[in-house]
Amino acid sequence: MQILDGKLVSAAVKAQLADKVTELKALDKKVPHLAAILVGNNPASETYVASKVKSCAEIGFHSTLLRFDEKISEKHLLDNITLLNENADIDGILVQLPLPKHINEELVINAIDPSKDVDGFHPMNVGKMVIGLPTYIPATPYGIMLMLEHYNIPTKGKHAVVIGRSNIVGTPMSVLLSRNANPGNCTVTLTHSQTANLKELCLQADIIVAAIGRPNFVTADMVKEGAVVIDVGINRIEDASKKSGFRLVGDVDFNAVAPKTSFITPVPGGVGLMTIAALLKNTYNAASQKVNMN
Ligand SMILES: Nc1nc2c(c(=O)[nH]1)N[C@@H](CN(C=O)c1ccc(C(=O)N[C@@H](CCC(=O)O)C(=O)O)cc1)CN2
Repeated sequence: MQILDGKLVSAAVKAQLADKVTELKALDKKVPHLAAILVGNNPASETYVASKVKSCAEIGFHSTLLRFDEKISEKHLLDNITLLNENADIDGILVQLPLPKHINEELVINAIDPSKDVDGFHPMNVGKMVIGLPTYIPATPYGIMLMLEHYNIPTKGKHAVVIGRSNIVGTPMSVLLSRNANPGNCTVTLTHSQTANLKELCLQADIIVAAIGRPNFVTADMVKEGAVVIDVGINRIEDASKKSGFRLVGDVDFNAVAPKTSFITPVPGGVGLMTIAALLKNTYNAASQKVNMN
């Protein structure tokens, strides 16, 4: 069993981007500028956005963080997105999800200029991804593809079972794994809460991507010997022994499942870190106006 190390791979991606920024600066060219919008005080969202801003600084990108109160009106939020769309200095825009219940997430995502939509959530970019045109790929599935590529994990002809059909992870993951590329060329089964025979399907899987948001959902009896297991879950479990008061647990029962696998991602230290690295790559591409998937 080998651990797929998100810390190592994300550091490699960031180092490549930092080199590109050095080149841009040497040529006196503009460096990429990411704008992040954070609404409210969700502690997990605070952590993720802080990490995005910090990562930008580490590699020499500019970033602007716009923080709004939980009670911000939908209109005020949309007006601010319009300002960012019109601001030529901003290359990429992201709105951290989830948003408070009174705000229509779909409306907000649709308001972002598709050419600055570095999360790849805008319907235009989703459509392009589905038909294989160059576009921004949502950061978590993109990060997973970068990880598979880094470790040269064979995917051609393999059966991949994706657990979870969210717009952010499960659905785009199924598209990327099935397309005619490397990594890719998998036969994909996209499963969800209504899938009747999930255990049976998982036992046939060469690759499992768990993105269901339920702690320890994938157990050892669901995993075939030698499978590749990618854990997207980041569940906060109360733990009084921790300074933070919680510990992070994935969607996979890591200790029981790991010995059966050929490769597995840990939580923390796996897919989450790749999400940030992939977002930075999308931001670089946005700034260079040449959107691509590599
Ligand atoms: N606008 C977006 N919102 C959300 C996205 C997204 O891609 N765009 N994805 C998730 C959250 N997410 C990114 O925003 C994200 C999740 C996890 C991590 C991460 O670094 N995880 C670390 C642990 C961090 C911790 O201590 O909590 C790890 O797994 O090692 C980064 C980004 C939902 N919203």
